[in-house]
Amino acid sequence: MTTHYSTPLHQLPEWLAYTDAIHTSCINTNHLRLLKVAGLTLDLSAQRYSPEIEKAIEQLLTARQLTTHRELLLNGGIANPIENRPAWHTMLRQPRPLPEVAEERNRVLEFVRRTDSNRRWRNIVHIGIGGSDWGVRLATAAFGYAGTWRNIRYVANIDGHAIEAGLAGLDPHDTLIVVATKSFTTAETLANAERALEWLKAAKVPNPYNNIIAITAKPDVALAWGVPKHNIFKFWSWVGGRFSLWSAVGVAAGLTVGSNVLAGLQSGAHAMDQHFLNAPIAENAPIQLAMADIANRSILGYGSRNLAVYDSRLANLIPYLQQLEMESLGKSVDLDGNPIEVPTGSVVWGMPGTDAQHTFFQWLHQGTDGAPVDFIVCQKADHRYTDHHRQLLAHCLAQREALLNGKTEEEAYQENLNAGMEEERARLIAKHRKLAGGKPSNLIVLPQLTPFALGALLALYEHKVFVEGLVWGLNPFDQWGVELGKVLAKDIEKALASGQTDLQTHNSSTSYWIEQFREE
Ligand SMILES: O=P(O)(O)OC[C@H]1O[C@H](O)[C@H](O)[C@@H](O)[C@@H]1O
Repeated sequence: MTTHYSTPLHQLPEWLAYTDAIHTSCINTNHLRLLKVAGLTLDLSAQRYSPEIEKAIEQLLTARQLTTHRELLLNGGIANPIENRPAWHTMLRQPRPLPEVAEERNRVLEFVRRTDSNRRWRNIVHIGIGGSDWGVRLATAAFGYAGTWRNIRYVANIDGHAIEAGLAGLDPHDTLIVVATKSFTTAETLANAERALEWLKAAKVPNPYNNIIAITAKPDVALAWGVPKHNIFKFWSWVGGRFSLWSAVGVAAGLTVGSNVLAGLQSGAHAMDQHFLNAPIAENAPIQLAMADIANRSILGYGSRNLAVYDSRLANLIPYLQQLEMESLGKSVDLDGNPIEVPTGSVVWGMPGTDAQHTFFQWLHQGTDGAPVDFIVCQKADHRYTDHHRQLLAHCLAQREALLNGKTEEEAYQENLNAGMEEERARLIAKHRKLAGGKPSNLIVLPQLTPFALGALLALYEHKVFVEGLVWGLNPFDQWGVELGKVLAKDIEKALASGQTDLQTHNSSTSYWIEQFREE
C-alpha cells in the first residue's frame, strides 16, 4: 500500500513556516488585493497578507505536490484514491468532452428541445436529494426567480409532507417526474419516486412510466425499476454526487430556465477550470481563497465561515456550498488514515443579505467567536428598482467595513457625547457599542447574475475545496461518515414496523423511543 505522507502536516516545515507567516502578519486595511477571474472579482483585501505569506504558500503547495495532484484531478486520474476512482466533474464542462459525455449532453439538449417544441409537461416534479437536488434548485431559482411557464417543484425529504406538497394540485397527465439519483439506492428518492408512480397510476395515466425520466449512474437499475430506456440519462461513477449538476442531473433546469443556462454554467465553470490550471499561485483565485480559509480555520482558530449572499436569487447557494464544503472537508484523518492534528473543514452557514443582518449579524459583530464572512454580490441587478439595488450594495459594503474596521470605545464615547448623552451613560453605552473589528472576509463580485458567472463561482468553490483537501491531506471526494446513520435507520425502521429488533443493540434512549413510536 502506498503511503502518502511521511511527515504529518503539523510537523511539516512548510506548514510551520506558513503558520509563522500568518501569525506575524495582519490585515492591512489600506491594502487592496483583487483577483479578476472569468468575469468575477475576488477581493481578498480583508485577509492577512504579506510577502512571507506568499512565499510560504508557494513552498507549502510545492511540498503538497499541487501540480501533480491538480493534473490528476483535471485529467481524470485517480483523484479519489480511497474509492480508487477519478473525480472528473471538470470533464462534464469541457467544450470538447469525451464522446460518451458529448453524446449524453446532446441527448439532454435534444430532449429539452423536443419537449419544448411539443409544449409538453406543464409541471415538473424533480425528485432527488443532496447533490441530486441542490444544484438544480440553485440554477432554477437563480434564473427562474420571476417564474417560468413550467411549474417546477422539488421533493427531497423522506418526510411525507414533502411528496404530498410536491404533487398536490398538479395534473398527473401533464406532469413529468424527474428521478435524479446517482446510486439509485437512496432511500428518500426511491420512496418518493414510488409515491409519484402510485399517484400517476391512481390518475389512470395510460403509461405512467412515460411520465418519468431518470438520471443516474446505474441505468440498469433504473430500467429494472421500470423507466423506459429512452427516458434514462446516465452519468458516471467518476462524477461525485455533489458535482452532478454538471451532468444530465441538470435536465430539469434545462426544462424550466432553458438549455442556454446549462451551457452558460458549463462554460463559466470551464473558464474557472482553465484559470485554476494555468494561473500562477499568487494570482490563482481558488488557491488564494483556499489558503485564506485554511489560515482562518487551522491557524487562527475560527470554527465556522459565514456566507453572506447579497442576492435573494442565490439563497440555494448556501445549502449547495454547505454540502460541497462540509461533505468534502468534514474529515479528520488523512489519506493514510492518520489523524490530522490541525482543525480541518469548518462549519459553513449563512442566509441571504440583508435578511441575515436582522437575524445573526449581531453575533458576527460582537459575539465571542465571530466568523470570517464571504460576501457575494452582483454589481448589476436584473430588476428595475435601482434604489433597491443601490441600498443592497451599500449594506453589503457597510457590513464588511464594520466587521473589518470596528469601532473603538473612545469613538463610541465621543459620538455619545456629541449626541447629547450625559457622561456616565455615554461611558456605559460606549462599552456596548464598541466593535472589535479586524474580522476577515472575502468579497466576490459577479458583474451580473449570468449562467456563466454562476458557473465560474461554483467552480471557484469546488477548486478551493480541492486545494484545502490537498493541504490538509484528506480525501474531499468521499463521505463515509454518512453511512452509519443510514444503516441504523434501516434497523430502527424495521423495529418500528414489526417490533422485531434486538433492543440491546441500541442505547437506552433510542430503545425507549422505539417502544414509544412503535406501530400497534
Ligand atoms: O444521488 P444519490 O445517489 O441519490 O445520492 C444523494 C446523496 O446521498 C448521500 O447523502 C451522499 O452523501 C450525497 O453525496 C449524495 O448527493
